[in-house]
Amino acid sequence: MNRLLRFDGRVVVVTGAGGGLGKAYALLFADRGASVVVNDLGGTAQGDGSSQRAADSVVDEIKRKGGKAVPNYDSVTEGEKIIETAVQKFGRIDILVNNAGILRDRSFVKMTQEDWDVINQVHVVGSFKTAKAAWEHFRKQNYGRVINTSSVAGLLGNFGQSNYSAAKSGIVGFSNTLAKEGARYNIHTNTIVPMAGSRLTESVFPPELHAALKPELIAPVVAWLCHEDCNENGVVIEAAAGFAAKYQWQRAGGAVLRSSLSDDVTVEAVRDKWSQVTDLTTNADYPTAPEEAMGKLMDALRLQEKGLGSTENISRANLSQLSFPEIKVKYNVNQAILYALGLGVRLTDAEGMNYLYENSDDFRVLPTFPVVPAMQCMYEVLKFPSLNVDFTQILHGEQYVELLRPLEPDAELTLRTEVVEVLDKISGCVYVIKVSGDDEQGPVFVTEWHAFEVGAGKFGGQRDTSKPMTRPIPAPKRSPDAVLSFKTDEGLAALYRLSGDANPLHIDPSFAQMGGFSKPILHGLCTYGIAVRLILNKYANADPKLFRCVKGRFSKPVYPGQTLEVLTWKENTRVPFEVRVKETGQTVISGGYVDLINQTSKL
Ligand SMILES: CCCCCCC[C@@H](O)CC(=O)SCCNC(=O)CCNC(=O)[C@H](O)C(C)(C)COP(=O)(O)OP(=O)(O)OC[C@H]1O[C@@H](n2cnc3c(N)ncnc32)[C@H](O)[C@@H]1OP(=O)(O)O
Repeated sequence: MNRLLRFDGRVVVVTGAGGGLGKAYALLFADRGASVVVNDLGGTAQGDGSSQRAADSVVDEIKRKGGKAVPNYDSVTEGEKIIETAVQKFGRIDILVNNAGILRDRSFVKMTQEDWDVINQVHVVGSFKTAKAAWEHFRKQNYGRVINTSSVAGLLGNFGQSNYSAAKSGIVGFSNTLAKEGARYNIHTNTIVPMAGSRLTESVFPPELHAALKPELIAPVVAWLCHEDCNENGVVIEAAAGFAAKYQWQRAGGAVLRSSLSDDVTVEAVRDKWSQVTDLTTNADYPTAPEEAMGKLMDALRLQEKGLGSTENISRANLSQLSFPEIKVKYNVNQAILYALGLGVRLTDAEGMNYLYENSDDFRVLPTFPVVPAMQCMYEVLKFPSLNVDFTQILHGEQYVELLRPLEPDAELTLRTEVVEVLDKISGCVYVIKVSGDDEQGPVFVTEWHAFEVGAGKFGGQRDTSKPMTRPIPAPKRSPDAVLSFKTDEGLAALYRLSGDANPLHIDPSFAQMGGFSKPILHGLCTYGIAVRLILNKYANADPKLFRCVKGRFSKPVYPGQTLEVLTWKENTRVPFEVRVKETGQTVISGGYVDLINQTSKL
């Protein structure tokens, strides 16, 4: 972790390296062992004149410190000559930092064609020329790093900079395409959005701010993006004043503007849907490639084909026709530990340290943990506006969790949500929702959720399932092989709700009363996770690697403080189970089973 990131053997071209940002980049790369081509035409900030002094003095400074550098004085519009210098003097080119730039700021009313053209030449054509000349070298050696330079003016616009904004915005699109074309040759292209106190900004910023925006605070961000350990490709990173952050495109959930393919889109429909078109808070997504962007359009077409174009037409009866966007979510050991605490794991338990201390010899994530990140997908569905779900009446009905691989202690997950069907049970409706998750290595879990909305039946839907899905199984007729006991504590729901389900039903007495309960009830998933944990302890040496899947139906609520008794039967690799409350004798999870892999029987 503390290994110094070096560039020994790498050859770097930095354009516009005679001062400001480019100079800071060149000095840092040289200091970390790279051979550097210090390019600078030596012109003014407006792009007039030329001089060798700027590049020479940076080369001298690098050499004085024992580094390797050569100057180059060509304009970036002749980028091939700059790359040629690297190849001639150092024999190769690994990293290209397109930094050179000039300004011709004028309000648009005063902007001339020449102001426009010269800015385009230096920024856009210049970046193209150098990248084009370096590209064949990168492809042949299957390695290359390109940094192109944009600006907040390019991303957001800025008064007096229409020429510069257009060029800097063009550079973002250019970079993103190079990133896609270069990926299979291990050529990574990223965009830096710096804000530095350089000669370009001297006239724009007040002197104190100018001094605080030191280029040296940005250079390490560029160096990291160019290092072989950095896997980023196609990102836009803003860096300034000791701060760095990624920018990305966000697209609103949007609106379908007509009900069916045979309808026209009217101006009035656009007006009426405008708040949805521009609402970035509901179902927004972050496409990074045209294929991803197309997904939502195809969904919209599908809805129009079925005459469901208007989201007001979405009801329980046709909810399964709707596509929900993928969600990306990260988790880490903290969430895994908090989840274990919420399931009553304590340090005094035999396996406690393994679930509660990330540095223990055998840190483990409980196998039912996927319900924590996946819970938000459930709320995305149930919150769908035209459903008007009454959350005081939502109860967890059934749950299935299948692990395809043991869970990592931390990961970034891509979650996919599918409404399988909504069943009409007359006394209520059951939303059957599948959420699958992939981590960086591929598919990792599949879950199936049944949410019971009391009082929302009789909508004309079908009562029984038409799709193959997981079902509870009847418990064996014989007496249980083992009964595993666990006393929940009064505060357990308050702790469990920190694991992705803050439903007030589990903490707020008045909300619980609206749902028809005398006091807040325990999360179904808490009872469920405890049962699986006890079964794993009993039949699988507390080893999550031996877990395959679990299913169970919540048949009665549990109140925090009650004692759970998990009735288990051992049938080869399957452990059928039921959970009952000791104090009342009521079954609270029925039809349950845990499937194990190569379980070690303790019977
Ligand atoms: C996905 C979840 C994410 C959403 C976010 C919120 C999550 C959490 O915050 C909420 C919770 O954790 S709630 C706590 C855990 N759950 C519970 O306590 C529910 C306990 N179950 C009940 O009360 C009843 O079974 C009850 C009320 C569910 C049903 O009882 P009745 O209305 O009396 O139904 P009944 O007459 O027995 O059966 C009618 C039909 O419904 C089916 N059914 C029954 N229980 C079901 C259940 N639990 N899940 C799915 N389907 C169920 C029956 O099979 C029957 O169908 P059919 O008529 O076709 O035979």
